Amino acid sequence: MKAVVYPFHPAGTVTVPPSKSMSHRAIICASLASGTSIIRNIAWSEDILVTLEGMKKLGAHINQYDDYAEITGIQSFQDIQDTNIFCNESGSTLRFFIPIFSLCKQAITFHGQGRLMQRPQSVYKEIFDRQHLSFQQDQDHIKINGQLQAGEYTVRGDISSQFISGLLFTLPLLDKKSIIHIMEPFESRSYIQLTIDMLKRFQIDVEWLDENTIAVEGKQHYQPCDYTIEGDFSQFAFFGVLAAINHDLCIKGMDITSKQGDKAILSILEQAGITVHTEENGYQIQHGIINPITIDLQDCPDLGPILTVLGMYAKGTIQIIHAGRLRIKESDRIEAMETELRKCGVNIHSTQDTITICGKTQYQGGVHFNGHNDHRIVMSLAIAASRMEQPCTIHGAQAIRKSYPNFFQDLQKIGGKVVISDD
Ligand SMILES: O=C(O)C1=C[C@@H](OP(=O)(O)O)[C@@H](O)[C@H](O)C1
Ligand SMILES: C=C(OP(=O)(O)O)C(=O)O
Repeated sequence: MKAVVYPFHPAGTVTVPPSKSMSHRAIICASLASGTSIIRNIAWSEDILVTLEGMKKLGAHINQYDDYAEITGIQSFQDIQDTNIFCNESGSTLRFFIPIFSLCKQAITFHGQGRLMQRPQSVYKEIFDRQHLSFQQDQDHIKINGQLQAGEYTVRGDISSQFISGLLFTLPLLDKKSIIHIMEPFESRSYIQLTIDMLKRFQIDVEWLDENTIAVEGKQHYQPCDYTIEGDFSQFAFFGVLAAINHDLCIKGMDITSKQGDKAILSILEQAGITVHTEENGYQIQHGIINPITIDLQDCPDLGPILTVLGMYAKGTIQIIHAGRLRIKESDRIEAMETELRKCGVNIHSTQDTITICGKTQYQGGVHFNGHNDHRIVMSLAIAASRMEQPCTIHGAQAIRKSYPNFFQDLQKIGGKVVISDD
């Protein structure tokens, strides 16, 4: 799919889709609960669909409706019929599933696409090796066999928080207490708290013993719940930056009390001098001059690509630090943004862990971008293109389906001039 984005001034109100991170978590918790849960306000992106299909294979009964799901959880971890679990390109799905499916005590094969199996899995490999369980990986698959045991887990905190979330879903179901020690540097901490908050809604309790240690009692039982997914602050950020660099926008569908780490976009915009008005279920963001700031991505990695777009229109230099994990997402997101933005003359440089962008107010545009098979790169480039003088073409724009299939339609609703075609 190719998207040609013409220069435009957005206006009006956009409603952001429900949080992908919270949807994965709610579907998984409901699938592990004894009884029927209703999970409302779900958007069926590719990542959410693979989590849903995986939970069906585990034995959950799921009725899928337009924007909600009725989920009756599994009775027990019996032998499953189909042991091939497809995760496509979803890191969350794969890393949340591996410990959960270990409870089936049978050989399970996880299939990945794109870059998924090249993204690091070493934390689980080490745990499985230590517990003398089988964990084999090749270019497109991971095969496990054997059940994780309760006990002490010491895990690195700087590769992906998704390993820790995966353990948190699973350890409460074991017969004894477990302790998770998270090594410093501990990044994406907010995502661990999202997992813990979701577990609590399903009556699973875990306890922080200190800033890096979590105690998980065994023999717990997930209870069903009726839960509505709140708006996604990672997706909000694309519209927040669009408003800041281009024209005022009202952005709705948000829980203003949200604990999502990517809610940091609001304070980042404010720090850069942008005016943010809080409204009942969203925000009004005003277009303005973007002042030079330093942005720390330690707790909000998914904001990285769109913040490079904020930087390219800044009045001065924007420095992004603790960005190293962007290199192990669906693409090397630092390299991808550097390559693409340089095509239109952006002054952008990186080290392994930092990005520096010297902004200016105008770019000629008229270039052909590559989407790097990464939804957040495609969406960021579309926002960057909105303010250029000539239309830009984004190749591989279908990558948006991973998290936000209606992104271009939503952009069109607020005045976006985008022409989509199949090649
Ligand atoms: O737990 C989650 O829902 C996520 C955690 C983050 O990953 P890392 O912890 O690997 O940084 C984030 O980048 C990803 O998009 C979603
Ligand atoms: C990195 C992302 O997701 P995941 O890790 O689940 O593939 C993302 O949505 O930006």
